[in-house]
Amino acid sequence: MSSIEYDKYLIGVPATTANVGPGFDVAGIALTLSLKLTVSIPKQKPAEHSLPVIEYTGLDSENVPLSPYKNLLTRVALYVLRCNDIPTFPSGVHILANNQIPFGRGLGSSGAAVIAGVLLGDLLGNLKLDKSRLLDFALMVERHPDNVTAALIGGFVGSYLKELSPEETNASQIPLAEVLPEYPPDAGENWGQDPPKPPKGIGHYVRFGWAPEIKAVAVMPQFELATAKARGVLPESYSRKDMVFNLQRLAVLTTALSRSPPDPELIYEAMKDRIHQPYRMALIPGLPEILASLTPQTHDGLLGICLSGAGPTILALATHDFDDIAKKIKQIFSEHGVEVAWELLSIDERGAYVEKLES
Ligand SMILES: Nc1ncnc2c1ncn2[C@@H]1O[C@H](COP(=O)(O)OP(=O)(O)O)[C@@H](O)[C@H]1O
Ligand SMILES: N[C@@H](CCOP(=O)(O)O)C(=O)O
Repeated sequence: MSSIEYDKYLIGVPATTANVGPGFDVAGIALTLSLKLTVSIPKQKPAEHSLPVIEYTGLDSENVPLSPYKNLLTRVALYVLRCNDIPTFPSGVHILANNQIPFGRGLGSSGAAVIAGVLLGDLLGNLKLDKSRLLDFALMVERHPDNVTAALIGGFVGSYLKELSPEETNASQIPLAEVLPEYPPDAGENWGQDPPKPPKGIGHYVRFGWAPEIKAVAVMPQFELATAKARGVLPESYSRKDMVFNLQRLAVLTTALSRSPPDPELIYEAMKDRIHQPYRMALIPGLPEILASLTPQTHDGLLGICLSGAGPTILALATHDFDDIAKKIKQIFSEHGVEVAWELLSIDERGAYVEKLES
């Protein structure tokens, strides 16, 4: 990178905790861990075309593929570029990723990577897409809106997917392998078929309030659970009783978390769930005991407790005595032979951003 001059940008995307108990595929909270990309783009087009060079630092960086045709960030970016009639990456780009979000733990690492990839595509193509269109692209990859919307917008967010026309439904359900093919390295720019463009305005959201004294204790088991696997154990349909149970709680929770001082009795009950956690118990040793044994009565400061995203991380919302709460969860996990790390996190109000850096 010696004599070439570069424009440099920083892309930042927060981690997220999805569901928050009853809000399966609906609610998400952006948290203060992040994925950051420092992107260097040559000011002048280099004489010879070269693919982006990717480097990683931080968590879980050892096994990430560094080929831009295999790496999730750049595959998503290339999808955005190709949908906007730009057949390949600009030449001579350098991407340095610094990751604080552990992979496969239910803290939205893939959602953050997808949002970072969409913002990268937007930046490399100088597309200036608005938030709604950025979200459309992210939803073609991630498909459930809770993590990606909270990561893009920041804060505590509720989202739904628009009902689509039959043609749009077909377009949005195209297999992921066609949206994000693992491009053959020797394909040049002859990719064959055009990628499926996302229908417009798929995702809609609203930001809820958040009482500033509420913090998130994230207790992270030291094993990965792929979201796809944790979705695979869920049933296709639910009883009316269980749906009403969740809807009642979610309706209360969205406002209860915005009230100062927060009401532990109300929030604790409102964070219960019957549509995903019961089915995921078998994948996470200790989960039933953890959910049953920490309450606002046993632990002063605790507001509510649930699985973070698809797990295996446990999310405890609390106002104080964070150490005691984490210690108890750690103890139960350890009785089941599971090692953990834990962090005290705050809500990230900013959401994803792109900043120009001094060159
Ligand atoms: N920063 C990243 N760069 C490249 N790939 C990533 C990144 N973050 C996550 N991934 C991919 O996403 C996978 C985890 O996704 P997933 O199973 O949905 O778990 P999570 O709950 O962490 O989102 C990782 O194993 C990795 O393949
Ligand atoms: N609603 C999804 C959320 C998955 O979140 P992740 O952080 O585990 O990817 C689900 O529960 O499957």
